[in-house]
Amino acid sequence: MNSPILVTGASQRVGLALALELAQAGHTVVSASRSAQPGAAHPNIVQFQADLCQAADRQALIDYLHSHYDGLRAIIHNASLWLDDGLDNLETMFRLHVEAPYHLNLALGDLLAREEKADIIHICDETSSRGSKSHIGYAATKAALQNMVLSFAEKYAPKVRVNGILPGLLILKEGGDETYRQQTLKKALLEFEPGAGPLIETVKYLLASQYSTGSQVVINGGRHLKNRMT
Ligand SMILES: NC(=O)C1=CN([C@@H]2O[C@H](COP(=O)(O)OP(=O)(O)OC[C@H]3O[C@@H](n4cnc5c(N)ncnc54)[C@H](OP(=O)(O)O)[C@@H]3O)[C@@H](O)[C@H]2O)C=CC1
Ligand SMILES: Nc1nc2c(c(=O)[nH]1)N=C([C@H](O)[C@@H](O)CO)CN2
Repeated sequence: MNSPILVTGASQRVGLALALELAQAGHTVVSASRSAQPGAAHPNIVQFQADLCQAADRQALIDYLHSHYDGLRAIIHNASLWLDDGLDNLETMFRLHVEAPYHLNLALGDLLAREEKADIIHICDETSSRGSKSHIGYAATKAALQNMVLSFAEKYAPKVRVNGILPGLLILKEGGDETYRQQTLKKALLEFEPGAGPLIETVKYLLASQYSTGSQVVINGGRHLKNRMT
């Protein structure tokens, strides 16, 4: 049974690269994002347009998966918005980073449980364990996403494994200035912009792993060791 992998937020950048990599490896991928995904044109990728901040759109995705598939190999919660602080932005990020994964995990648990092995992967952020003075709401909602790894890992064991990936820098925003770029690169011991690769490698590891659940995999270039007050 070639049960699909649901990847949320696969219309661009990291999510798109991940969806294409999984599709090229032979997986069926259901890719859910708000916008059309011209870059995700692949015979193994089914594009589903949904605003995951909206419960009705999430329910339509849930209904689609139940009516078209007998199982679900994995859910990768990648959809995200890196928004500045403010009450409206906090609510939006809560809906996307917390409410959507919570709703989808609960509603799709039955499809996951039909698999010999299934996985849920939450794409968090290394700031979720250390905070961020410039993105308080983003870090807080990603921390909630990280916390849910623990709860769902316990709830769905042993057939469904639930793990978190905590990236540092992956891909800088397009159009940033060189000063910001250099400042950002110097925050880690490994001073380069890695791209989607580290996240894709980690997803592949977790999908193949037989003994990982409730784990948090940090991929941050050693940022936590830079400029320590030693
Ligand atoms: N880039 C980096 O350096 C880092 C990234 N991360 C995390 O890695 C993941 C990928 O990062 P990156 O590729 O940069 O993310 P982007 O911000 O570039 O893309 C996020 C994706 O989420 C989708 N999305 C946004 N809002 C919604 C919504 N309401 N409903 C459905 N989909 C939505 C977007 O598609 P659309 O707009 O079409 O809906 C897009 O495909 C994210 O979870 C991010 O937080 C963590 C640390 C560093
Ligand atoms: N959804 C997103 N989350 C994050 C992004 C992004 O572009 N979209 N970017 C970052 C930064 O690269 C940060 O890691 C370094 O400045 C963090 N999260």
